[in-house]
Amino acid sequence: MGDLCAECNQPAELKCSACKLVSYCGKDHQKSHWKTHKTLCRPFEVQENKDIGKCLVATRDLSPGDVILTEVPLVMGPRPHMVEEGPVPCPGCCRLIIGETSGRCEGCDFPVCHPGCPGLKDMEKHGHECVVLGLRDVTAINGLHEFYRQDALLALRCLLLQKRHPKRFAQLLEMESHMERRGPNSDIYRDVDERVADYLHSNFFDPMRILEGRTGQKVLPDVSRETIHKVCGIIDVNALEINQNAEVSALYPTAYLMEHSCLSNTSHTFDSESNGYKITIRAALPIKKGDHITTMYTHALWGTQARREHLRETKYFSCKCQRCVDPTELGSYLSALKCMGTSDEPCGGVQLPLDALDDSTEWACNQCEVRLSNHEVSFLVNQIGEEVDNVQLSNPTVRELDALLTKLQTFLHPNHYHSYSVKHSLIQLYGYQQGYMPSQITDDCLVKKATMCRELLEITRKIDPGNARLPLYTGVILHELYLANMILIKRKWDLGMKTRVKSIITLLRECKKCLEETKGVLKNETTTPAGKKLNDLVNTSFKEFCKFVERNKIDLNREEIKE
Ligand SMILES: C[S@@+](CC[C@H](N)C(=O)[O-])C[C@H]1O[C@@H](n2cnc3c(N)ncnc32)[C@H](O)[C@@H]1O
Repeated sequence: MGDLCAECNQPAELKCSACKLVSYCGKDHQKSHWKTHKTLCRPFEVQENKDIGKCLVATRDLSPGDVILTEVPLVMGPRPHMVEEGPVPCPGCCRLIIGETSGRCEGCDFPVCHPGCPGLKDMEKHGHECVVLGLRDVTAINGLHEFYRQDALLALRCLLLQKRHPKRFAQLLEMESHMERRGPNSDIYRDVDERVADYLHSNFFDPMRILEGRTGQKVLPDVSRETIHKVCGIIDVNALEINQNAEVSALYPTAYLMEHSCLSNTSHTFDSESNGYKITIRAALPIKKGDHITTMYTHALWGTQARREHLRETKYFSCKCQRCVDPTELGSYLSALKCMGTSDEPCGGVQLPLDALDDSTEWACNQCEVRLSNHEVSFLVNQIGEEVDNVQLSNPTVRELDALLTKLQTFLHPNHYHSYSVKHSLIQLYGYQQGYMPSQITDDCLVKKATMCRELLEITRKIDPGNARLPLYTGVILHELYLANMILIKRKWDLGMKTRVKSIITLLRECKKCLEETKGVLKNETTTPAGKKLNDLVNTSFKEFCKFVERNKIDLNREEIKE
């Protein structure tokens, strides 16, 4: 007998996509049964561990793509990073606006995208805070950025939970804040004190207390400095960033429990259509029962020392994951240097850290006796990093980036993360920049571009095998490889070389594989503007590819054409 619907006992075809344990006859019954099912559905449990605190552990085997968790945030708001100039987020929708010239909120005078922005009246967004922000009855003409500090709004929204959603506030206060590392003598304490606590108190909470005295009614019970510092710690340690056309940070009731790994086994997407930035977490790699469910708090394309330093400074722990412990970073060589040897000639070896978890480790060559101090390596890598950043920010030409790459390759392993970043930019200039347009670019440059794409793919697959963190990077590389191959193929075809060039079929097969793989890699990237754009490009390319193959009656399954 087939499965029966959990709601009506009739034959059922549909299964709960998260736990796959319950069946339904249709969407309606799945929806009505959710109240009963939701407490049983989740494929994980919360455990506690002395090294990492609370964490999520799988209670059954999960396959890539399986949904682990879907939930809406406890609170969301503009990302709390201070800006001294330039665009600021609208408190209604968090989209970036030019505060100096934008409209103003009718309730509190904060710069907004439009006075009719729906988020301004939404009590889960600006609606509630507007009442407090409106207590200041002066407006600013100059010094806009100090006067309207959007970076303090998320903390204010957290504090406001105590009035409208006391349970959520209690849940929030359960989160790790690492106050032991953010004490009164720390830089972060001074920063939060000035940027958030002083600002909120002098501008809004002081008038609020006067109002409370007059009316005898408490607007907000606890706005102590201690609580403000704790809330800011909680935001810094636990908030997730949402990049959907806007600068949003949000705190989730369960998702925050995912621990960090530089080889994370989940990916997450945000559904901006739902009112409140629903998050969906999926398995990106096979996860076995008992495995920890992990995400990545830092940048996948940074080397081990940079990632570990970032995690220590912002999340207050030293990462000891599989990738951090391995001097080759899972065989990617993302931090490796070329050994310059003892004489003038490089010895052909590779410099790697002797102990990747020791921040002052010596580096040693795998071929000769040369050793480098960690200081020497950091100095070199930082200097190169500055140069790469400067060139990347200057809207470089292909020639400039090519020259930079040649220079980098004197000192760095070809897979080094600085070279990766330059190559990733280059593949997006070959074929697009004047002098390198599809009609102008030489065959040699196309072959070079395709080779770079293959090198980048090999590295990306090692550090992000489940496309958990770099789907857009990978999607771009695969699509650019397709484009480079396709120009080469069409040129050869037009020259009438179709019966002689054996590589054409091989290249066409690679094109097809690239497009199919890109579709898979981007399947969850439909909510971000960049993801949507790339998905559209790939769909167009797929149509063009199929047309080319059909028009020329090419059988991709036949034996390679022999030269
Ligand atoms: C977002 S919270 C995760 C939940 C947290 N473990 C708790 O008990 O509330 C981030 C904090 O968890 C801990 N943590 C997360 N991943 C870790 C890891 N790989 N190693 C050590 N500590 C980790 C650190 O204290 C970090 O600041």
